[in-house]
Amino acid sequence: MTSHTLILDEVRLALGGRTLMEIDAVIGPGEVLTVMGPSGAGKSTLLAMIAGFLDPAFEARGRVWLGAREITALPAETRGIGLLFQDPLLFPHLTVAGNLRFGMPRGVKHRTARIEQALEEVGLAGFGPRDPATLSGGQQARIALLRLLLSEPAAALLDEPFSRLDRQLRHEVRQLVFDRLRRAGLPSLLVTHDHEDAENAGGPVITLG
Ligand SMILES: Nc1ncnc2c1ncn2[C@@H]1O[C@H](COP(=O)(O)OP(=O)(O)OP(=O)(O)O)[C@@H](O)[C@H]1O
Repeated sequence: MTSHTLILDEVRLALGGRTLMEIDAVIGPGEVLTVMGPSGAGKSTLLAMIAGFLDPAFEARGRVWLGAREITALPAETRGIGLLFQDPLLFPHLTVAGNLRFGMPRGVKHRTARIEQALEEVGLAGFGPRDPATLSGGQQARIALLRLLLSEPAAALLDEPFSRLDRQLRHEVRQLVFDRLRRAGLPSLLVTHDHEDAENAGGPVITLG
């Protein structure tokens, strides 16, 4: 998909009539918006709303746009949103290559070559046939990033994606993730508790009350 601007137009999330959060934001192609805030502020809920799997217990107002396309009410699988979580969530029954092939859009040519090239670019040449369980945490995080990129989303949502990694690895993976999201021109929304994540993201920061 081509990259666009992700627009959160007066989004408001409530639970049992109590407002959890209100947000109004425009995230340009290649920009990372960081949302920080205390536990329970509704950060993960916001990502679920944008991605299309909000629990019906919540009340949601406002609209979400990807460029000129309103996605607020579309089924999750048609929204063109890529996700990265704390857990890399690799499919354990597939090889590394199988995980990367999984999300690739129909009609993409030279899949095997593209997968091999993607692995090489992150220093994991030849890892295609490996069982994901045999990979280190940092290697799994890289595969989760590649799976997102190869699925060619129009925007990316990141929910504490580095919090399981130790300090050194966190630094490396973070640079790689932000660099690749920027190069792919994706508007991205990062949710984190970590000020270094926010600084390294290099974009605007919204702190929830
Ligand atoms: N399915 C649900 N049904 C009812 N309440 C929920 C549900 N999921 C989450 N909540 C509540 O909604 C609020 C927001 O939760 P959410 O996970 O979005 O917060 P968060 O800001 O991401 O927190 P954290 O930083 O701890 O991940 C919390 O008070 C939580 O207990």
